[in-house]
Order: sequence, then C-alpha cells, then structure tokens
Amino acid sequence: MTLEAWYMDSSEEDQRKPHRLNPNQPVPLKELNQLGVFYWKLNADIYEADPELEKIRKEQGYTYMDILSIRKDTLPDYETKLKMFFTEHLHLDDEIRYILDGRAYFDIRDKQDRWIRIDLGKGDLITLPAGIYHRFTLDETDYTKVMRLFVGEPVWKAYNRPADDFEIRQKYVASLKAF
Ligand SMILES: CSCCC(=O)/C(O)=C/O
Ligand SMILES: [Fe+2]
Repeated sequence: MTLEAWYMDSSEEDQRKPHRLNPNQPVPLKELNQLGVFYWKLNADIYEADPELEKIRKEQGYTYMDILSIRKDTLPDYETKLKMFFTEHLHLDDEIRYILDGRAYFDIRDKQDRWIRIDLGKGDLITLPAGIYHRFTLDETDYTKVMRLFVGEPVWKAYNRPADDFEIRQKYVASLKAF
C-alpha cells in the first residue's frame, strides 16, 4: 500500500507541476496519519460492486456518495471551480475522496505550516480531517474522476484561511499535540 507525498517548494509556477524540493523530501504515510490523514488502496475498476469499498463505507458511516468528472468539458464553471479548490481552506467535516480515474494532488499543511503535496491516482481513497487547512489541484494531465463520500447529508461549504476561530479548527490543532 503506497502513497507518495513530499514537501513542496515555494515557487509560484504552474500549480499542476509536482513542486518537489531538490533534493526531494518525501513524507511517509505514518506522518500523514499523525496529521489525521488516512488512506486505502482499492480496485477502482470494480468500484460499482466492490466489497472492500462497501466495507469501508459501512464501517465509517459513509452513507452519501456522488461522482465528479473534473475536466474542462465535463465540469460546469471549470476555471472558477479549480480556482476555488486551490484556495487554501478547511471544512467542518472530513473530506473523503476516492480517485476512480486520472490523477490529482491534495496539498495539506503540516504542524509547522509547511505544504505537503499528496499524489493521488486511480484506486486511492483518502480522508482529510475536519479542520485541516488544505487545497486541491489537477496535475498536468488535467483530468480526474473522483467519488465524494460523506457521513449523512453532504455539506460542501469551504472556509478560506484564516478560519482559526472555528471550534473544529481548534479541536484539530489540539489533536496534533498527541504526537
Ligand atoms: C476532489 S473533489 C473537489 C474538490 C473539493 O471538494 C475540495 O474540498 C477540495 O479541497
Ligand atoms: Fe476541501
């Protein structure tokens, strides 16, 4: 089960590029777990009848799901939405995303407020905790198809940084002190 993540450079160049440091500074899954990020590798070819996915949904209570195809010709308001997704924000609930096709990056902040880039491809299911600052972008292939999962009725509202006064943000920051 592998997931690649790395610390980002600070270049303003195209957000879709990898933005690795030189030399590369990888971030192991264990460190992502300590930031509240969790990961499963699944077989996306069978997502419609995958017992493993069903098991995760049942155990985690992910009752809601929908599928978004993120590319210029399928996503209404493509440019605006991509801009919004890449603006640093948090949510009041966990963000749960399963990549069914294509590629994408999630960027998250570590404890020192440094950006970590998480590289996602087909079969990767990732959960980001409520209250973590993050952003999302396509890579240079400009396409991904993603399943969005949610516990109960979905709430997509994003709060752009600064959002430090939210209780969920304070709870998240406090949870980091355990490590
Ligand atoms: C990958 S689904 C669209 C992006 C999104 O919902 C989000 O909140 C990104 O952080
Ligand atoms: Fe988000």
